[in-house]
Amino acid sequence: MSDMSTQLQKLVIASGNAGKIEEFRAYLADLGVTLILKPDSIDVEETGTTFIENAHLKASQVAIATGEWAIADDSGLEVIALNDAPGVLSARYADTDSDRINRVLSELSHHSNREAQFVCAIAIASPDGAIAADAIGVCKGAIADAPRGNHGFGYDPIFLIPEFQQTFGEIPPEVKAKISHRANALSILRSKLQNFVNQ
Ligand SMILES: O=P(O)(O)OP(=O)(O)OP(=O)(O)OC[C@H]1O[C@@H](n2cnc3c(O)ncnc32)[C@H](O)[C@@H]1O
Ligand SMILES: [Mg+2]
Repeated sequence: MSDMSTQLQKLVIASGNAGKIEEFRAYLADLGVTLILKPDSIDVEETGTTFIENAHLKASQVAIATGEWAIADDSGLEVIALNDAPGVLSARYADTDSDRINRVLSELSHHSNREAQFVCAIAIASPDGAIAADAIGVCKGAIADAPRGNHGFGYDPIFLIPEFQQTFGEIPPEVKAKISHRANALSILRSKLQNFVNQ
């Protein structure tokens, strides 16, 4: 296993999603590494059937292509009454965020069970493409009747947190940063990174 404490100075965020990138920047600000963006020219095909497989593919391929450490996130929405759809196909469910939201709302209109969860798999790869650590986080909630709020990105305006009776579109980003699937995955990943750094 590589020695992360000496090698992890630069980290490529292996994502093309501006919303995710913004959250990564906020969540990793104290890590003491320089975060860099993935060049647009590197586009990884998400051929995996699970979030973790796709996170591994994105982290490994971007690490190899850039010759740097890379962190990738594969995430999505699982709606119980839709047999966990859209799941790994969350980004491919329709062409735009609002079309994706409308598709979920229309498919769910015949169902009374509106339970859902966000899932986030995160992987970090060393420059040779080897996966150094990974983690999965979830965040349980429900699908709102209609989009609410302008915070966040993607499915956030219809993802209701029962405890707050607000969607991630309405909840301030600093609160989402404490309870989200991405925050949960990152906190597990960070405890694994800590093990490397302290050795
Ligand atoms: O693969 P990269 O380049 O990282 O960007 P992407 O947007 O394609 O990301 P995914 O393949 O992981 O697909 C995730 C989908 O789930 C949505 N999503 C993920 N996390 C979310 C969050 O915290 N809030 C709202 N929607 C989210 C996101 O908008 C995408 O439609
Ligand atoms: Mg994607």
